[in-house]
Amino acid sequence: MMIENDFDYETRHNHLMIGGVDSVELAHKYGTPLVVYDVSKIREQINHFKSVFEDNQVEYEVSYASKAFASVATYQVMKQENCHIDVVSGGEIYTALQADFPMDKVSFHGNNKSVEELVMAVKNHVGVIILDNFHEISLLNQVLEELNTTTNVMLRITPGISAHTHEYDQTGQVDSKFGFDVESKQAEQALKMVLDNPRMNMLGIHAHIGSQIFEVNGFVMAAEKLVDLSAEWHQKFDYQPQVLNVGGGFGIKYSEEDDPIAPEKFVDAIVKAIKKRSNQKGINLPAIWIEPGRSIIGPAGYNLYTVGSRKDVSGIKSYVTVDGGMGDNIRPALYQAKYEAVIANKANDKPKSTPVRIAGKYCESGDILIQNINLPRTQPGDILAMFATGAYGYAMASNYNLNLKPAVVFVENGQDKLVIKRQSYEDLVRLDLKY
Ligand SMILES: Cc1ncc(COP(=O)(O)O)c(C=O)c1O
Ligand SMILES: N[C@@H](CCCC[NH3+])C(=O)O
Repeated sequence: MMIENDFDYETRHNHLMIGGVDSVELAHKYGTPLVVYDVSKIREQINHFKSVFEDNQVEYEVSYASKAFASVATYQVMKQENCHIDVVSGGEIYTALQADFPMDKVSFHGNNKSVEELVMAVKNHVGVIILDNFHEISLLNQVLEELNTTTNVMLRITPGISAHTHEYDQTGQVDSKFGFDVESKQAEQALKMVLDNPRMNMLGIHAHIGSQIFEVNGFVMAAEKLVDLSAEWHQKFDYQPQVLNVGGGFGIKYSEEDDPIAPEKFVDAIVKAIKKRSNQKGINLPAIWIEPGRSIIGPAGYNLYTVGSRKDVSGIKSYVTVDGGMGDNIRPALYQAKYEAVIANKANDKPKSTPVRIAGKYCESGDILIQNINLPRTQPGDILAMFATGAYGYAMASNYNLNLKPAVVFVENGQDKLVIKRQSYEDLVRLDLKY
């Protein structure tokens, strides 16, 4: 049976189904808190993105921003889907290597890459290093000289666009820690340095205006700025970027307050804007790369928790506490992010009219996963399933209070597979040394 609410979900015997698997059975088999990914949703979204490019007949790459959720299994799926990936640390490069991910399909980002990370990237032949600042240009030059080799680079520019999203999720405004500013000609200066450097092959330009954005406008403006800059550089330096990388940031639905357009519609608008502007400016149509993280992985993820204690504060609120919280999903505490959930073992039961608050088990009053939600009457042992937790959830997990990081399971075509084990107490003290 398919339930129509803000999230469409399938149920069987009153249980929430994920990817053809009973979520309550998953919770009992692997324990909770548990992160479950419906892999078919990941593949589907990638294919939606690809179709838009193909319909518009442009050269493209879909580069998964793996910071949203990086694991060996995730990189394996990206390899199967023939995607590029964007990595931002030695740890993500290492993990991609463990997955045998093809390094030529890797973009290396970051606003303070270390020499060790640059060496690792260059030695492993990553496809492109996305330069973020002048210090990095000189570090990379040293690394390339020492290793006597060359690499592809792109310049990350700050287009001077403030996206409408949480302040912590804005990156494209002039006052941003990321990238070369266009306005003050930092970007132009960086371009000259790279063009003069025989060890750096300047592939293109990159801009990322922020994350969880709902309006198309900002993306279109940033895309047009990239084309304008390309045209300007073509005229001034006889150099035209082969690639325009427009970043990610396409917003997804977390709660009933969100009403985003389909992620691929952002891309369609961007591609059309780049085609039109390139034509107007009389420059060759570049290849267009996107770097979505959240929109690929977010809606595919579900967090399962077991309900424990309950506290009713007379006439004010009822707190229903689960066995996870800010350690496996910091987003509500960090960004006041809203989520929706169901009781997975009572998935078709009518919710009560009085809302409850879902609290986590961490020693912080701010550890509230959902402020207000109408659920059927809960009891200890019920399984709470939160929707759309796949991006920046496990990826930002911590061991606060020395709670264990959850296990992660992939489901597809009715099969489930453990892809990250639950941490053990031994794991917690593995790096500790006695004093
Ligand atoms: C450079 C860059 N590319 C891509 C992304 C992915 O963003 P999102 O997960 O919102 O698609 C980010 C994160 O904001 C980013 O910093
Ligand atoms: N972690 C943020 C997004 C940051 C995107 C990375 N630049 C979130 O959960 O919304």
